[in-house]
Amino acid sequence: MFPEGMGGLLIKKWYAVLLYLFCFGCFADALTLSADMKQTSLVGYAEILVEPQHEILFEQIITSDFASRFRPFSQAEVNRGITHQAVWLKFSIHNPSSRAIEWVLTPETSYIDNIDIYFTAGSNSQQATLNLSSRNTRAGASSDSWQHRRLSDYLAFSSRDIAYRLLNAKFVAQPGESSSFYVRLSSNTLETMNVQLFVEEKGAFKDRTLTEYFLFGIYFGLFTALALLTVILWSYTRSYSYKYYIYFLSYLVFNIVMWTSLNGFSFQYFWPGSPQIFNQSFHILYLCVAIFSFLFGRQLLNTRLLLPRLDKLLLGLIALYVFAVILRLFGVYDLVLYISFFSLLSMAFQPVLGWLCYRKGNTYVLLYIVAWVPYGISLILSLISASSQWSAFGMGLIHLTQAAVLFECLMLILATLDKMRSTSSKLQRQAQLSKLDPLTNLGNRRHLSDHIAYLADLEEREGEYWLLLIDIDHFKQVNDRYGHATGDKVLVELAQILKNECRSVDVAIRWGGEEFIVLINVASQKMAYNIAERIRQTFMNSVSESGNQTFRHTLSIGMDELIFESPDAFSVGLEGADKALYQAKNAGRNRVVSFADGVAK
Ligand SMILES: Nc1nc2c(ncn2[C@@H]2O[C@H](COP(=O)(O)OP(=O)(O)OP(=O)(O)O)[C@@H](O)[C@H]2O)c(=O)[nH]1
Repeated sequence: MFPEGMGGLLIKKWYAVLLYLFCFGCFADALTLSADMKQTSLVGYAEILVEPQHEILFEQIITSDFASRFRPFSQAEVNRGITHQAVWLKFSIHNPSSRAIEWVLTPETSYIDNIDIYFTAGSNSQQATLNLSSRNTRAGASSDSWQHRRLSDYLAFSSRDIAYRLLNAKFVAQPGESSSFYVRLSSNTLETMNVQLFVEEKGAFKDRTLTEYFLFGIYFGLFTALALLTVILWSYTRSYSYKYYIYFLSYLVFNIVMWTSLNGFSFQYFWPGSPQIFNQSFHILYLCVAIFSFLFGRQLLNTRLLLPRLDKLLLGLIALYVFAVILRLFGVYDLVLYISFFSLLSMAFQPVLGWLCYRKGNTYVLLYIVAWVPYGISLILSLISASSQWSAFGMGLIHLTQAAVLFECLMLILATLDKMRSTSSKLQRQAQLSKLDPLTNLGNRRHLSDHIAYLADLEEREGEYWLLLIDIDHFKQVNDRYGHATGDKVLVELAQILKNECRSVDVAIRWGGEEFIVLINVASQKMAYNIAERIRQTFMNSVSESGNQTFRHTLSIGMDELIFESPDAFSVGLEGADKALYQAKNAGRNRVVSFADGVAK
């Protein structure tokens, strides 16, 4: 019946037409508007055509040649990875109600640079039934029946129909009206592409965005609070290390600016008249976040000492990212895009860095690891998703990453505090050791002078302060007879007696050689004398050993009161006690003499 081959060709054509009708029938139903229509994706309602080379004109797209090249717009088509392609979406909108409905078209993300909307006026009206706000409206882009609007990140923020962070177009659909739309989404440069578009009744849009702005307000408020907390910490621990704060504060600030840019707020609030800054700053911000995360990480983890080789690698990465920032400032685009994505990816390996330092004995880095794990994981997922077509790339992953970075910054502050605590307790320990006598474990002269300074500074003091200067009698003989080691043992035994006799408010130190000082706070001279007597008697009654031999020993004490109201309280008191001690030795040793008794005088 047909010439050879002709039948097959016709059948193929019929299949193509049937397939087209099937797809159009399934996916190209008009999106029906309603008076309370919530945010509705165009997935399932639109058809998609991908334009790899930016070569198709609108005049061509509406011809029948291109009609068959559209395919159903499914969720899998939403995420297009990093690409330079443009995408056409074709759909129709119907208002079956008897009232005009105001509705809004918005994309899901701020990554799309330009949205060109071509649309027909309503088919059931003689008037221009599809009313647009006057801005950016250019009627008759290709023919009289189509109108064209351009939404673009390269236009000032004020060009938007609604002062909303993402591109948006507002329409009014008259009662019973049906309108056809061709929407072209494109970016001026190589970029992550997400072609999710939403249609929403204007009232529902307002309600939703009110809640959205409120939540973002809390989010950025918390972020700012963390930055303020860091400044407060800095002012309290100024002497610690300014680098921590500079790096961490810079990391926080760049994070805040980066996320406000990604969410579209920076354009709305910071530089609404400068689309160029908005569009060019993204990758620089990614790079700066990575640079300061590594500078801070090196500082906190002390990689320079613990992992010198890895530290050099980190320095290399930081240098690469700085270089990429410079390249961008000189206009290099594509290479910097990939380096900036890599810089974010490299941050996800911070927990590994923390772990390696932990294994080197850096125990306070545990909080650092906890900080980075959720952020690192969500960052990897978001990056894979944003740079490939692997996932449907909704905002879910981005919001997860945003939540994780807030948690991360809070944890990093705690990690810094933890390091400070650990370092200061080490310093405290060292300071304590420097005030100890290594043989007897009593305090030394430095400890006593600190305590004297503390007492002198007190506004009010209760009771009396007495200084007991204690000297072992004939100690040289102990050394000579039993050896130096035994002499040391006797010194330790006396130190133990002094510790036992002193209360926590008193201070016992080794003044030097076989001389000790005890500073006691008592109600009267009598009490001080009794304590001194007790020390003398306990020492006299204690027995020391040297090999098989045992021996006894005695000590003498000179005491004087410290009058803190007068200048040089300590040196005057020490002199008095020294004179009293001299008196005690001269009087035959093994006794307590008080300078205040006038004996010494
Ligand atoms: N074992 C030991 N002996 C010490 C230490 N420091 C000082 N000495 C000794 O203490 C002795 C002090 O002797 P002297 O100052 O002559 O006084 P003394 O023998 O105790 O006689 P009087 O104080 O007059 O009763 C010296 O022999 C020092 O070598 C020490 O840390 N360990």
